[in-house]
Amino acid sequence: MKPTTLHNIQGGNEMIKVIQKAKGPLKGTVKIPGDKSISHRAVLFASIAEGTSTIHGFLRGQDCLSTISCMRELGVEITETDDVITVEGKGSSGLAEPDKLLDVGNSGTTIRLLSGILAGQEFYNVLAGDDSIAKRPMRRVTGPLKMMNASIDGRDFGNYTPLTIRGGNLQGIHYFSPVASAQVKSAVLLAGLYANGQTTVTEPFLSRDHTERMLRTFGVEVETEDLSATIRGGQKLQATKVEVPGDISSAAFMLVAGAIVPESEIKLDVVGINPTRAGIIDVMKRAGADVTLENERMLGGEPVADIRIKASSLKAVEIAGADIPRLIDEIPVLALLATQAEGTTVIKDAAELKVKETNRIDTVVNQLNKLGASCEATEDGMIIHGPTPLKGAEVESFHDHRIGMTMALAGLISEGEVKVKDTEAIAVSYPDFFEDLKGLLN
Ligand SMILES: O=C(O)C1=C[C@@H](OP(=O)(O)O)[C@@H](O)[C@H](O)C1
Ligand SMILES: C=C(OP(=O)(O)O)C(=O)O
Repeated sequence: MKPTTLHNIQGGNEMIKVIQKAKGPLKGTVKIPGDKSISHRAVLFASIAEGTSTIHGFLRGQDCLSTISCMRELGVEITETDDVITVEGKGSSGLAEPDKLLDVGNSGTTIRLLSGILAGQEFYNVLAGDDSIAKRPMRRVTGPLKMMNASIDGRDFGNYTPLTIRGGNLQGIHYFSPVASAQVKSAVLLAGLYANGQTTVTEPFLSRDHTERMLRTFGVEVETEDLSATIRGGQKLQATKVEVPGDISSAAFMLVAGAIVPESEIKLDVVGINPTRAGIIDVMKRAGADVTLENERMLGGEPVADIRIKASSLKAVEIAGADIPRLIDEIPVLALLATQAEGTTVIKDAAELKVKETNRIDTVVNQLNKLGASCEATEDGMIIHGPTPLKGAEVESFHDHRIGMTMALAGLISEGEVKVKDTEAIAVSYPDFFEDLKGLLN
């Protein structure tokens, strides 16, 4: 029996996890769960394709399950087994007006990408989600979709949920997005499939390109050049088999755990290393982490590898500019890494962190400081002085999966127990996180 350093206590309605310092190195292999961004897209695109698609390695996280349930409300037949999701595509004009509000739960990707598809439908839709979604800005998507001719409303003139959408009769545009956001790019390109003429999105820095890659595997022509992607309206999607690689954003937690718990060595199997997502690997290497890629190959249009991480001494780095969209969701856990690095880590150009599930600049800085870290919030990022020893405390996740996992890992290197509140949220992107972590404890 392995000694347990993780246990639960129930506090009111919340699940509190208690994490104690790891008694030894983390060792072993983890099969990283499916990529969240790719899983969402697979269900959305298969739903509007002609024919039956299968999705293998789908992430059964809460967010992707929200996408499935919205598509079912729109009349799509989707069956689930442990190994495969089967989607009976409705073709480009086969979705049906839902009887109910479309509930996106906690998922920004669901509401923003689905809005792009619904902008192409003539029927009436209402979309809403949880308290976090209610605070996240939607104008970045509803603005360009309205320019294309969709009728959209919502609180603050279409900026906040509930959103109502009635589309159809769209006109192609060239949209210059002020933010590097794959959700914005994808929503506009998906609407572009239903528009007259062609639709181009140009962004300030390249965001993840899973939409462009996967649309091609469904038989759609998408042209890409530097920071622009173009799609011609009226193209049909043909059903296909989608293989979902492991999510580098989930692998990030195991990479950081392996780097900061002394003498650890972990192997992570079949992880997506798409260059628009793999910023964490470059940054960790710059910080002196011992990360190696093995068995690099392609899986369903996406590059993947097995990744090995060994603990090493770490130094501070600057993270800014074009790096930011390539690792935006990994910044909370990179901040934990930075507390253990020698010197001052500066993260800037990352104001987007303020409009995620929580304001991740504030939540990361405040919770890490409770554990004895030395972090300062800035307008567009944070400054972290390291290395600092961490100590036990009670910390909040604020129902943000990435904050919950970051705090749990902090417990592995803290003197004294770290109690993390509201850890249920972790099921949004990594339902087996604690089981996988336990498997590495010796
Ligand atoms: O397109 C996607 O699948 C995602 C894009 C990113 O959001 P933005 O588009 O808002 O940058 C990321 O933070 C999110 O977790 C998933
Ligand atoms: C920001 C995230 O997701 P979404 O925008 O889909 O809610 C995330 O997973 O960290």
